[in-house]
Amino acid sequence: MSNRTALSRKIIDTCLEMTRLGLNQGTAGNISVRYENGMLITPSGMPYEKMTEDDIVYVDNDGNFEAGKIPSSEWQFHQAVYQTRPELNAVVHNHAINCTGVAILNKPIPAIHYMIAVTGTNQVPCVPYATFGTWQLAEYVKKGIAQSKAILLQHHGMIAAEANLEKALWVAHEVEVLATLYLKLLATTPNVPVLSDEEIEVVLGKFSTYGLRVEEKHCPCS
Ligand SMILES: C[C@H](O)[C@@H](O)[C@@H](O)C(=O)COP(=O)(O)O
Ligand SMILES: [Zn+2]
Repeated sequence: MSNRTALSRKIIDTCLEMTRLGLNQGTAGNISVRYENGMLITPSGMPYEKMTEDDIVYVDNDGNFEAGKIPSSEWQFHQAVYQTRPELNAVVHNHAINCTGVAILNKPIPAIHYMIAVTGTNQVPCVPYATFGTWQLAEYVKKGIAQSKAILLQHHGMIAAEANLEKALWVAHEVEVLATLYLKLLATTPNVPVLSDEEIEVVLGKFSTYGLRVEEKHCPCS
C-alpha cells in the first residue's frame, strides 16, 4: 500500500471515529493531513461510510486539485492552518453540538478545567462568523489557530489541529467535553470560576511529555 493510500485510509477511519464519538452529523465536517506540497483532504458532501481511499483529494499549496474530484468546501481554512502552524499536520473540523452551542453564544471556552491545556494554551477562542467555504473564513481561522490548537467558528462548529490525526481527534473530543461542561455551568452559575494562567502553565509543562509514543516521534502523521 502506498503512503498516500495508507494516509487516505487513516483520514476515513478518523472520520468514522469522529461520528462514532458523537462529534458530528451526516456529511458535516471534514478532515485533512499535510502531504507532500499540500494536503490530502476529504471530498465535499460525501457520506463518510461511502468514502474510499480513491475519493480523498490532494490539494497543493497553490490550491490546485485533481481533475474529477471535489475537495472539501473548507480546503482554504485547512490550508490556512498548515500555513500558520508548521508543527501541526492534521486538521479536524466538525459541528459538535456543544462546541457549536458555545460558538452560537460567540464565547471563547475559558480555563474551566485543566484539560484546556490540550489546546496548547488557556482558552479555545471563537472566531467571527463568515460564510462556509470562503477566504474570509480562512482569514479568521488563521488568526484563531495562531493562538490555540482548537477554535470555535461562530454559528458553525469547531476546528482542532495537532501533529497527527489521532491527536487532532483527541483534542476535538476533549474540547467537546469542555464545551458540554461550560454550557451547563453557564446555565447555572453567574460567574464561572476559571484556573489561573500560572496553573495552566504548569499543566502545559506536564503535557509536553504526557502520553508521548515512540512512533509519533518518528512519523508526524501517524
Ligand atoms: C455546508 C457544509 O456542511 C459546511 O458546513 C462545511 O463547513 C462542512 O462542514 C462540510 O463541508 P464539506 O462536505 O464540503 O467538507
Ligand atoms: Zn462545517
